[in-house]
Formats: sequence, C-alpha cells, structure tokens
Amino acid sequence: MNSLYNLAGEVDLEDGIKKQFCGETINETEDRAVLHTALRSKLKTDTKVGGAISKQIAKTKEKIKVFVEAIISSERKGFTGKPFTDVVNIGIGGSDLGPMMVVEALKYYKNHLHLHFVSNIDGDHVQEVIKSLNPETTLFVIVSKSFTTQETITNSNTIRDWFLKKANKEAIERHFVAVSTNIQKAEEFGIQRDNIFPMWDWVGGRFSLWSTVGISIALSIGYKHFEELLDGAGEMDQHFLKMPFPENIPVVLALISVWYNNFLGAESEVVIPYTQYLKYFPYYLQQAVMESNGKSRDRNGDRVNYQTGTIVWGATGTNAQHAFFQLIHQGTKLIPVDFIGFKEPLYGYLEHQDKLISNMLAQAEALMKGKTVEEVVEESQHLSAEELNKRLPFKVFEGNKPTNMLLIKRLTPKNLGALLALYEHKIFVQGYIWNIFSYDQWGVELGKQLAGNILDDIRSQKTISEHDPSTKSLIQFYKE
Ligand SMILES: O=P(O)(O)OC[C@H]1O[C@](O)(CO)[C@@H](O)[C@@H]1O
Repeated sequence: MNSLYNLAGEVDLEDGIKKQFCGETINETEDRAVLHTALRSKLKTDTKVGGAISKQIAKTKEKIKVFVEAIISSERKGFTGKPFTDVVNIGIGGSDLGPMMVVEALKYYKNHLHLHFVSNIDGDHVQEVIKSLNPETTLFVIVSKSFTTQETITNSNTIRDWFLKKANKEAIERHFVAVSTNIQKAEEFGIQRDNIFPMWDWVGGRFSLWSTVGISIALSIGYKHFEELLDGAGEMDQHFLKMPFPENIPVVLALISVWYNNFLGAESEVVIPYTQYLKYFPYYLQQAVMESNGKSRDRNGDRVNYQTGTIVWGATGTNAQHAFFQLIHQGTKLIPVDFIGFKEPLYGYLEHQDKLISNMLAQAEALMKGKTVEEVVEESQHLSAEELNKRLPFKVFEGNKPTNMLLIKRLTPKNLGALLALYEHKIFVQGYIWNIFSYDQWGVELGKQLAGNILDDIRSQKTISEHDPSTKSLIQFYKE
C-alpha cells in the first residue's frame, strides 16, 4: 500500500483532485470543466462554484422542485384534467442508466407515480413500454444532453405520434418536458421553453444523475429524498477532498484496483451488491467506468504501454453465486470482487437478511481462504481411498482471491448518493494515475457515423457508400 501511495504522490493526485473540484478545464479534448461535484456542493466558496455556476444550480434545483411537487401533488394535470400516474424517461446512456438505476435502487421510497424507461432504438422496446400506458395520465421526460442522439430523438418522435393519436397538439406542452443543453433543438421538437430543464457542458452524461437528468428520480421519490441523495454524494466529495490517502476510501479502492489491474494482470472486476434493489448498478457502473477509462492514448496523445480501464461486470448476490461464481472460485482468471451489502433490511425480514449477509461474508471468506487438500481429506472420511483420490483435485479451492467489502448500514437515498460518488471518484483517481482523459468518449463516435452511412444504404436502391465485402453482403442480405 505504501508503494501505491507513493505512486499517487508521484503523479500529484492531490493537485489533480483540486483542479477538478475548482473547475479547471481538465476535460481537455472537449475543452470543458468537470463539475458534477458542484451539483451536490454546499460550499459557495470554491472558485467557479462560488460564482455564476452555483447561482445557476440553485435556480435550476428550485425549478426541478417546483415542477416535481406540482406533478406529485396532482396540482399539474394531464390534458383531460386527470392527475399523472405514469412517467416515461426517454434517454440513453447517461441519460438513462443513472436515473433508471437510482429509481430502482430507491423503489422503497417511491410515491404513487410509476416510472418507465425507454432507451433502445428498438421499436419493440418502445411498444412494450407504451402499450399499457394511458396518454391522458402519462408524463414524458425527454433526456438528452445533446438533443441529437439518434435513439432518443427517434423514440421521442414515435412516442409523440402515438400521443397525438389521442390528444391534440396543444396537449404536448402539458405532457412533454425536456432536459438538455440544446434549448434550440428541444424547442424545435415542440417543447415549450418553460418545460425545458437546462443541462450544462460541465456535467458529463455518465455523471449527470445529480443534475436535471435526475428529474425522473425526483419524480419517483420526491424532491426531499432527491436532495438527500445529493447530500450523501456531497459528503463523499468532502471525504475525498480532505482525507489523507490511507484513509480515503475512493483513493484506496482505486489504488487496490490499479494493483490488480497493472501489477497482477487482472482483466476484469466484478461488483456484487447483496440487495435486489441494486440490480441495475452493474450496468450503470459499466458505462461510468468503461466509457471513462477505456482509453489507449495518454494525455499527451501517445499510445500507452500499460493496461488502462478495467472491464466491469456483475449481478446481485446471492443470484450470482448460482450463476458465475464457479469461475471466480476455481477458474483460471484473477477476478477481484467488490461486495456491497446493507446491514438493515428495509422491510424487516430478518431471517432473510441474516441468510443474505451470511452468504456475502461466506463468499469473501471462501475466496480468501480457499480449501486445502488436507481439509478436503478431513471432510471426506466417508469416502474410500480410491474415490477420494478421484475427487480430490476438483474439491480443492486455491483461495487467495481478492475482495473488497462495502458494508453499509441501510439503503437510504443518502447512503446511495455516497456510494455512487465513491465509485465516481475511484474512476477519476485511476484515470489520473493512468494519465488518460477520463471525461471524453470519442470511442463511441465511429459506430454512430458508420450507422448513418449504412442507414442511407439500406434506404436507397443501391449501396452508395464504400464498404468491405462482408458489410456489403450483410446490407444486401438485410435488404432482400
Ligand atoms: O444525453 P445524450 O446527449 O443524448 O447522450 C447520451 C449518451 O450518449 C453518449 O454520448 C455516448 O454515445 C454518452 O456519453 C451519453 O451518456
């Protein structure tokens, strides 16, 4: 650990952290600051946070509060005068995964509104969500920082057409709101200016659930709980800013992960929350981690000659134990595990809770200790020598498999906020050590561009763009 702390000192991590929180343009390839932390800051004194930005944040939070409370209390109603019962969040990537994960995670705190999420450009996904909805009582929140994302715009157009089969154009202003930095495009879509919630270029998509992108969260659990989520994240920000590295949870987790990734050759990390409420957490984390640190150029533009972004995957426990834990225990790959558990159950089924947590602790113990030949022999007295010899190699567990254990008191909005901010900071620390830019995502652009070309080819009589033989024949096959 001391060597790792020295590594953090060598790259001047402390300075990097300060630069991020003060709003320096650390996202150099997009020429932007990275200030999602300002959204949950109570301090008005930090450079940029103290100025124009904190005023914008306060004004926008008030707008969210007023809007959310009007919908929840039924003061604001649908076009036929009925209260809203359902909310559909239309967005993808960071405009979907964060809100969807938190809405599910905090389901225990939800009110009467039913939240739905449409993300994929797959028309069947859209239909499956809208088919049971009543346009008179459904609110649509279009979330797109850019308001140009193909999936979100296509889905919003389809949903607006479906809505207009039952309602007239004037009803759109009551039922459609948008979250975007691109006010012009949102207005062109038909959203009234008053119904557009601003977003800022200093909030990255995958770090945006704390902003207006979190409207679906605030609608689901109420504004007060949404604030508690922000408070929890704010407390973790202060911890990250102030604690010396050996006591700094995000720093320690990041360094341990660098150790496994860069020094022991671990290819991936797995995250296992022992609560069904966090079933979408691995998906959310995949975007946060892999879109941020999946880079092979350093900050000078040179190709790195070391490993960067870890592959993250996971599922809830105990389900995962019955699915892929075999490979973690006895496979050939080193896979560090993060266990996340909560001491108190929300509904009080103590028998379940004791069993749930004992499974989590047992997995960590088993991975660490393993099972020796002697132990297998000891517990196999009932077997003949021949039978024992046959089975012995398969019953041995090598052990020495690393795990982190995050044991939290209770799943509350505040604790969840702290947990999410913890992982955000872990991502930053690792990116900083690897000397890469964590806050851009140029790697998603090529696919978008080529999909545009292929769409043109699919729609035209002839294949017009240049393709390799494989792509060309696949386009042909699809068209036939
Ligand atoms: O909010 P937008 O602009 O629609 O973008 C959605 C997502 O698309 C991405 O840009 C990747 O394609 C993500 O970073 C982002 O979260």
